[in-house]
Formats: sequence, C-alpha cells, structure tokens
Amino acid sequence: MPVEEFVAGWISGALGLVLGHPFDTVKVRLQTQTTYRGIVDCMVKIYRHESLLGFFKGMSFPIASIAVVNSVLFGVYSNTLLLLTATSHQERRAQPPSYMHIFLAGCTGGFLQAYCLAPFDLIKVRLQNQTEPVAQPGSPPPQYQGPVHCAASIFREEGYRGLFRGAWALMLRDTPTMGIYFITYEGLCHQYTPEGQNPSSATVLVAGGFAGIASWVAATPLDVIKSRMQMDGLRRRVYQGVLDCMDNPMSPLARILQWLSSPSGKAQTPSTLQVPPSPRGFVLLGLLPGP
Ligand SMILES: CN(C)C(=N)NCCC[C@H](N)C(=O)O
Repeated sequence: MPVEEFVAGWISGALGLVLGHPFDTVKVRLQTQTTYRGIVDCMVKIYRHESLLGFFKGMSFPIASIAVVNSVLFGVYSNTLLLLTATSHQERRAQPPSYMHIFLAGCTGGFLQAYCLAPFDLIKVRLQNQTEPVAQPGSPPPQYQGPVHCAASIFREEGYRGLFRGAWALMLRDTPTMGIYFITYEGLCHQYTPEGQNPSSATVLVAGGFAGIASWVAATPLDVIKSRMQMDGLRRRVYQGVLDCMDNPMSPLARILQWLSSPSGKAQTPSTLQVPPSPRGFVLLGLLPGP
C-alpha cells in the first residue's frame, strides 16, 4: 500500500472518529451503566457533569490506531479475495468476485482486525466509562489518568491477557458483520455503476453509508456483550465468558439448560427454579468448565 493511501486512510478515519466519538461514548455508557434513562438523559448528564470534553474521553488511542487497524482489515480482505478468486484488484472490475467470496474475505478481515483492535478498544471503553469531570482541581483523580496509565494499570493488575478482555466477543461481533459490510458495499456499488466503470464518489459514499448501517444493526447485540465484558472485573468478576454474559437467567433457554444441568436430573417447576449465579447452566454443553 503506498504511503499516501495509508496517510489518506488515517486522516479520513480519524475525521470520522472525531465526529462519531461523542455518539460512541453515549452508546458505551448506555450499554454498561444503569444510571441513565435514555440517550437524551445520558447526553444531558455528561454535558452537565463532565462538560463537552466528557464526550471525547478515550478518543486518543482509537485515533492513533485507526490507520493500522484499517490497513489490517482492507489488506486481509484484499489478499483473501486474491487467494479465493486468483484475480488482482485491477482485474476485479472486469471479473467481479462472487458474493460468497466477498463475504468470506470480509469475515477474515473482520476476524484479524478484531485481534489488533481489542486492546485499544478495551482502553477506549474503560476511559469512556469514567464519569469524573475532566481535570477538576481538588476533586479525586479518576482510576485511569489517561490511555497509557490505563494500559499500564490493566497490564499490572490483570496481566497481558487482561488487555484482551472481551476480545472473543469483539471477534464474534466483527467476523460476520464485516462480511455483511463488504457484501452490502460491493453489492450497492455493482448495482449503481455502469458495466466496466469505477463507482462514482457519490456511489461510494452512499454504499459505504448503507454498508455501515447494515453491519452495525447486525453487530449491536454482540457489541453490548463486548462492552459489558470489557467493564467486567474492575472490582470483581461477574461474567465467566461470552455465553454467561449473554445468558438471561429468566429466559426460556436458561431455564431449559438449568433443568438439564440440575444434579438430580429432575425437572424443577419454573416457580422453584433457582438459577445459580454462574456458570448458569452451560456446563452440560461443555462450553464452560464446571463449577
Ligand atoms: C460494523 N462493525 C462491527 C465494524 N465496523 N467494526 C469495526 C469498528 C471499529 C470501530 N472503531 C468501533 O469499534 O467502533
């Protein structure tokens, strides 16, 4: 990839991040904290207690890493397509790859991108969740005094693996949804571009926008799990893993699994059913170690 493309990608990615970060902060707070009644309440409270700067907490590491993370995504996507279809980037206009190949290449890009993104995303989420006003003289300092301090604290307290907390949920989120992203993008570009020509800037813009919407609609449930797991373990561990975090003890699935894993093997009526705090009935599936 030429240096100019890398720098252009960095600048455009960083610009998108600055515009989107305030909304991302509200999203992360609503996903992980129970004090807000909704989007507007959350925005008002952040503004009142933390000023405008509160919306931009945790933004520096994503800006610093966006170029590398995007290079991994697009580099892996392009090279996987090359492997699957044996056509170079230039040849692809004349011989478009199948949607199955585009999906598989997108999934591979999303999977590897998530691995690079995981530590940066963890630090972002931890900093976004600090509700202390930014730089108030006299007030107690927040737990993390910046991204480097946050990374060092996690490493000291939880080791190298601590920096990858929530990484599985992130990979589960990004693997299929980046496949969805590329399929939507390529499909729309193909639909609105005359045969043999390159898509216009307007087509690229609209296709990118719709691809982003489609992929985020699919990504949001696992995004909630990811954020909760990233915030887990600050004081004590609540979740044993992705499935445990997804599991709602009152859901029909949890009740069936609890019934299956009850020691006597006997059915319990729903009214007497006690769902243990952890690992909540997934033992029999062999997905988590037993208690
Ligand atoms: C549709 N999906 C899941 C994605 N576009 N994934 C990559 C997002 C990376 C971004 N900094 C974020 O986590 O917000």
